Amino acid sequence: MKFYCGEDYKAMSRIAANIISAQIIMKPDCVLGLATGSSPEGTYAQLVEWYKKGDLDFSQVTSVNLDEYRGLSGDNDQSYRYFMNTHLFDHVNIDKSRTFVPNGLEPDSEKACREYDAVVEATGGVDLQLLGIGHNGHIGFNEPAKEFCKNTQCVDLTESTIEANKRFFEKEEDVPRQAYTMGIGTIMRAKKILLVASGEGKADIIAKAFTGPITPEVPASILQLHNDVTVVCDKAAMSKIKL
Ligand SMILES: N[C@@H]1[C@@H](O)[C@H](O)[C@@H](COP(=O)(O)O)O[C@@H]1O
Repeated sequence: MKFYCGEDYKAMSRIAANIISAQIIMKPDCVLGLATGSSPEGTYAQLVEWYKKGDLDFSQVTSVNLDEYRGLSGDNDQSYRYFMNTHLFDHVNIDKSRTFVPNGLEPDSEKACREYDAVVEATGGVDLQLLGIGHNGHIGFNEPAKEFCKNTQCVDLTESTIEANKRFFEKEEDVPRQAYTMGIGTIMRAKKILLVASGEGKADIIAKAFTGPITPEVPASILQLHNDVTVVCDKAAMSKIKL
């Protein structure tokens, strides 16, 4: 596992964007696993900036996103499809028909999950998976549980996740209570994993996930078993880790 520490959020975002750029340059038709949340926002902004300067080409890239709220359509401004369009896809030359996000509008959760597994499988596998991390160690929307879930699943969001994500919604009642998320098994099958975290609020969970015991109660801890993980933090998020 490699750790990189940027001075601040901007520096952390530049490091992460450099790693993604290197992936695209070395394999122009790569499959990127993408994430939402405030952690990767700066990374996407940096990628867009470099694309606009002519330094990056997304024309052959395929993307699969980690998760989507159940019940939200892609044009709902809180959906993860909307987030990806507005933060990245609308600003670069990616072919949108090759950008995939779970179908939040599919009411049959079993169908939504199996269809998304098939989508990920059809890409041939994720080359580089970008991840954020929740305060409780969730990755995607894989919340703390009794066991690691292999494939795409429909999850009930925990109170702490609802609490953390309510800042994006007008009222707490508007936060969806369920989401479709790629499973831990799928995340672990990515060839490379890049996890980004910033701010003091993430310091405890970064230390716990990467130096604590591997347990489904801290879903990100399983990343300790992956052979190509890069963790990019700012100073504050890295402050409690003793390597
Ligand atoms: N489903 C997403 C995760 O993929 C993300 O990692 C997490 C942390 O978000 P943030 O980066 O905003 O702290 O939030 C959400 O729950």
